Amino acid sequence: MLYFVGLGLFDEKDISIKGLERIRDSDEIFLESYTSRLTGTNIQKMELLYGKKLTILGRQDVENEPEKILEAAKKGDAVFLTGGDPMVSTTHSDLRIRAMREGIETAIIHASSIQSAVCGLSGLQNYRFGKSCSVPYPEKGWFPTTPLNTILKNLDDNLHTIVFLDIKPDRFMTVNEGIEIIEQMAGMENKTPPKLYIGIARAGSDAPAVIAGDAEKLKSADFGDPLHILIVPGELHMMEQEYLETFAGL
Ligand SMILES: C[S@@+](CC[C@H](N)C(=O)[O-])C[C@H]1O[C@@H](n2cnc3c(N)ncnc32)[C@H](O)[C@@H]1O
Repeated sequence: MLYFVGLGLFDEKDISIKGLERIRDSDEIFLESYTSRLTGTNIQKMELLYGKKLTILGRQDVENEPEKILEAAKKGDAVFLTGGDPMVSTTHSDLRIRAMREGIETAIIHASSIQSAVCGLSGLQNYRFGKSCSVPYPEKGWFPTTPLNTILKNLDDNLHTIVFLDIKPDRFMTVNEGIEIIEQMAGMENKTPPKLYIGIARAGSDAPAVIAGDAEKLKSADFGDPLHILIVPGELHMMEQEYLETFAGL
């Protein structure tokens, strides 16, 4: 059997009791390390609390060579751990379909997700979000502007946009860098960049940072340690405005 278990948002204690019990009762535990990260902990602390050794997997291991996971799930019970909820803004539905096709039973144990945490932290209504997008670090000869177009389309439709920020093995994109890159995209496309942003850092921790304002204010704000995420809001409802004024310095 293959269990997809969500780890929640910040440290080793964000997992559900169901998820923890599943780990303790299973034979092999894999930790996917590239779609999100628990920045409030480390592998040693996780292994200590969970009572199991973790096998760390990169994108290549999961997307191109998933045989190791599937074999473990054929022989016994395997757990596949993911930051946040295992099926939100990941490509893991692909692995679940593959398991199903190979006759492996699967189940999902959900956990808190950044997708819903941003609503509580920013006060933006969950039903007012449009399509989300991800901003990658530009590389030589590769500077996609699709994220900007997603944001502008949502603004046209008066919807909010969640902007996921890139995670690399050795660095995490900051809110400041994300806005800088979005402005460069706008320059390249000769379009007007968004006027208002909300930056959030360390959702799920005891001290998350939540700051709303224009690009200049947010580019010079200190959001502190990762992970960071950005929201471009549509026109604010009265209650959303009041919430941001109360909790995010708007
Ligand atoms: C691709 S999404 C994966 C979402 C995850 N499966 C979930 O349900 O939370 C990962 C991105 O969300 C943002 N993120 C995830 N957890 C976060 C946290 N605790 N605080 C701030 N941003 C976070 C970061 O921008 C990160 O690059």
